[in-house]
Amino acid sequence: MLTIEGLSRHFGGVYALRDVDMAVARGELRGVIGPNGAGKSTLFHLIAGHLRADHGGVTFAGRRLDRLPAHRRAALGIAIVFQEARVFRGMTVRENVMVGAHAATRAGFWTAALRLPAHAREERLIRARADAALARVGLDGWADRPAETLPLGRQRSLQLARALCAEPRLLLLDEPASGLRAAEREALAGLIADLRRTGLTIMLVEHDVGLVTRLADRITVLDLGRVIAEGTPEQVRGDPRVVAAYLGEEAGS
Ligand SMILES: Nc1ncnc2c1ncn2[C@@H]1O[C@H](COP(=O)(O)OP(=O)(O)OP(=O)(O)O)[C@@H](O)[C@H]1O
Repeated sequence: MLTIEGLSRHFGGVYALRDVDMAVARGELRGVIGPNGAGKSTLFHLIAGHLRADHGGVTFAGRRLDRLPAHRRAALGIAIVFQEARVFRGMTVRENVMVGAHAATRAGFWTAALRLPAHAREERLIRARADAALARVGLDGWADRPAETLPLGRQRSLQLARALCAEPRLLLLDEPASGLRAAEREALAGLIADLRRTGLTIMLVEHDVGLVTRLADRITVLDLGRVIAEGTPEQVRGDPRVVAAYLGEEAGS
């Protein structure tokens, strides 16, 4: 489904990502872990097209993405839920989700924002898709509430619904559990597991290694921009290089 070859990106003198190879199978849930600054977010931004690579490339569903801007990659089925993503205040839960679909449609965000007449039919379609996405994350009873009144755990579900509304084939989740309380984390983990069971390919960056270990089929470990280990959660957990990388982080912080 996704093949990454020799992917590199530097900022100034620092390699955020260096010579990364990775292959993610269709329907797989791939965990990506590593200490702070390991390059996890950079990897996601390179896949989604928000950053350009210095070297190497990304192939998605048989297609080279390297020259495609982010919106073309979104149209091909790549959705990203950003770290620290926010809900739009002053909009309902449903409207928040509809923005996700507008971003991926031909008419686009501005046509939607300006409410042009050509947009009316598409609007109904998108509303139906938004409601389906809300149902998928268990927010169907919340559609008409102001988004900012949702508890944080439900706001994360809303961000997931927004991504799902574009009907992606690959979902990139950048630290979806950060800042959540234990019960909210559990609910989110259940939701991600449900999405995986529907056949969606998911990549999950998360500092909560326990959560990744429970959810992922395979885990890739990054450190200082390089892949230092990859395998099943059991294989990765026992890998001395992984233990050393995390011990290094603890000693340094
Ligand atoms: N836009 C940027 N400009 C300069 N340096 C950057 C930029 N983005 C990332 N970096 C650097 O690249 C390296 C990798 O950063 P990245 O955010 O990808 O790591 P990360 O694994 O996601 O970290 P964290 O777990 O702390 O979010 C870090 O050294 C970071 O400071």
